[in-house]
Amino acid sequence: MAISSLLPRLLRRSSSPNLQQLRLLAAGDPSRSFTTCEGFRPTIVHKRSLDILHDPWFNKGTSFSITERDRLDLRGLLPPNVMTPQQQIERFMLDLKRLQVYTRDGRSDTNALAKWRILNRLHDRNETMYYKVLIENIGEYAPIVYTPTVGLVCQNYSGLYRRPRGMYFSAADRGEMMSMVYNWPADQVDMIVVTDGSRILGLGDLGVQGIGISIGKLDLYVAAAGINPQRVLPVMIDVGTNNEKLLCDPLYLGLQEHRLDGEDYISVIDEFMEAVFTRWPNVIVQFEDFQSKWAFKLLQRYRNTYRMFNDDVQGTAGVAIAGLLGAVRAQGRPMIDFPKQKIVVAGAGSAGIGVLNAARKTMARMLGNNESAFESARSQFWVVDAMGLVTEGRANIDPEALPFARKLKESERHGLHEGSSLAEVVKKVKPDVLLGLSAVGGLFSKEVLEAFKESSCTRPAIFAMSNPTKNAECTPEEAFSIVGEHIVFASGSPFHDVNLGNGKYGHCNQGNNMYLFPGIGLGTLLAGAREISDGMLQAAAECLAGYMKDEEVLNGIIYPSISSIRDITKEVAAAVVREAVAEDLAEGYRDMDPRELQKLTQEETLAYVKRNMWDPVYPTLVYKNE
Ligand SMILES: NC(=O)c1ccc[n+]([C@@H]2O[C@H](COP(=O)([O-])OP(=O)(O)OC[C@H]3O[C@@H](n4cnc5c(N)ncnc54)[C@H](O)[C@@H]3O)[C@@H](O)[C@H]2O)c1
Ligand SMILES: O=C(O)C[C@H](O)C(=O)O
Ligand SMILES: [Mg+2]
Repeated sequence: MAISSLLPRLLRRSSSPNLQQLRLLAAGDPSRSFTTCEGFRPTIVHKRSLDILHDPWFNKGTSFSITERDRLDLRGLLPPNVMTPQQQIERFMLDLKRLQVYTRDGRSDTNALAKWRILNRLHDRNETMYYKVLIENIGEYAPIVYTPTVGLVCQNYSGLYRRPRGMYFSAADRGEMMSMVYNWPADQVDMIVVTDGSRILGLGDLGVQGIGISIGKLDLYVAAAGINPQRVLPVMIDVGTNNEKLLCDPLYLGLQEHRLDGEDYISVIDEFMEAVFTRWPNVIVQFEDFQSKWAFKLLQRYRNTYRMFNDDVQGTAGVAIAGLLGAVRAQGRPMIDFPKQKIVVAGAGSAGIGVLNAARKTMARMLGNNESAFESARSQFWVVDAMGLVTEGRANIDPEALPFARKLKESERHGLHEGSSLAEVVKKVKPDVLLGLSAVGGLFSKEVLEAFKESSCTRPAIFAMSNPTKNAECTPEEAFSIVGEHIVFASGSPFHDVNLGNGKYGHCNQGNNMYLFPGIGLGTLLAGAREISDGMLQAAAECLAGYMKDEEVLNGIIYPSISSIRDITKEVAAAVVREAVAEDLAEGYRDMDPRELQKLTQEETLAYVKRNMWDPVYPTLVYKNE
């Protein structure tokens, strides 16, 4: 069928800004073509009939038009009434919302898992519609497909598993990965999120079940960054598990052997990296939820060779920096006062150390960016881990934590010693900020929060950043009621604002790396950056910090609301593109070459990013025999 005969139907359906282009085309303007607009370029498919209905990439369900039903041999395979995409969503939402009513009195966990199941089934049959539901209701469903429910999903993955999603590489596949990558059907992959399942959120080693976190992160890549869902690939590298329960669970889906370690482990990850970059040289790989023992080593090993980053180390650091700068502004002070903040960090793992390094560098830059500035910034931090206050007196200290170990004399001057408890440290240091990345739920106990009440700061800030919800170091209710209404509060998983009982609400910010990783990935992709530099990550963090207006920050709102995640992601991506260009790392993307990228103004960069974000719109399908 000629394309021009499809146009009237398309034009009726569309409210896109590219309508004018299509009208010109319909009127026979030969200088215009479909190829300028992804959403309207017909998609060539090599399958028909039930094969189309069973393919979530192409399926439109009841939305297939009559002409498409004819063209694709679908007549008689669908109920006769053609639905608009909006009607389809209304029908789906009715079902989803019905569940909410019926299970209102049930345990909220069960409710959330049931919602995840319904959404996942939609994803299995119609990806476009799934992402439309997610994007239009991101505030409601991010907590289902992402933190916190994704944690529960990973814990129960054996039972929830229906259709495979993503790829699995196991220790048993050594020597085969280079050919295995060709089993994936897409010739282009833009974004991979890979985990080895060794530290899923604050839930520990979940082995192969950790694939859920790669899937959840990529859902946000599509919803927030507009990465085309046909070009994302969740990956699980199964090198065994040290979770004894899983090792003897007869229904466990992964390798039932202890984790590989040392050179054996590295050789598996090396082989995986080589394989995916051989097939998709421009792919970006996000490392997610690797135990800290490997997170830093792998980051150092690959970051100058491949387009990769570690979200827990680098994404979290940027989000924390933006929040910490917001907390300074919330005190009515300029950001440049950040180096005066005293910060107690509970947790010195991949996330905690990532935040500490970035915060120290940010302070040093503000103090003159020299060695003495870097040295003096160190004294602003007090780090407490599972063994208490970290000092130079600790035997076998973790090399990553060593730069933040307090000198023994200095500690004694504050009445502290190696291993002092968190409550003691907070009592003696009277910090401006208490930041938790410990994975220990309730760590900011009544005693710790009472001690924090004595903070010398006019507006102290609490970041209870551990995930999922039950691992948060404290709840916002506890924080506002014990420390006071004047605090700034952020948590890694979403909580509701707190009714303070006097007509006022205590705002609960969500301090989660979801505000950065989608923009870091998208910006890197659209710049065609060779690697992901510290400068690009810094630009992303600064963009997030600057996103909030003064009046919001003064009201304790230091992070955007999840409903604006697509907008903030676009801004972050543009900042990353510009920094990549400035650092001469950009090699261009598709028909945008590096010289053209260089010429773009800030506004034009934003428009370039927006133009390249995928929207969940059904393309017209045209069948072609292979
Ligand atoms: N909000 C976010 O965006 C975000 C990002 C990354 C990680 N996280 C969360 O941070 C947590 C930690 O992640 P990680 O990768 O650093 O884990 P990790 O296992 O590498 O590190 C945990 C750290 O906490 C310390 N710790 C344990 N018990 C403690 C105690 N009682 N007091 C003080 N410290 C204690 C450990 O010694 C270790 O240093 C997880 O819950 C994860 O979900 C949140
Ligand atoms: O996954 C999240 O919600 C944030 C972070 O990456 C984490 O590991 O907790
Ligand atoms: Mg993570």
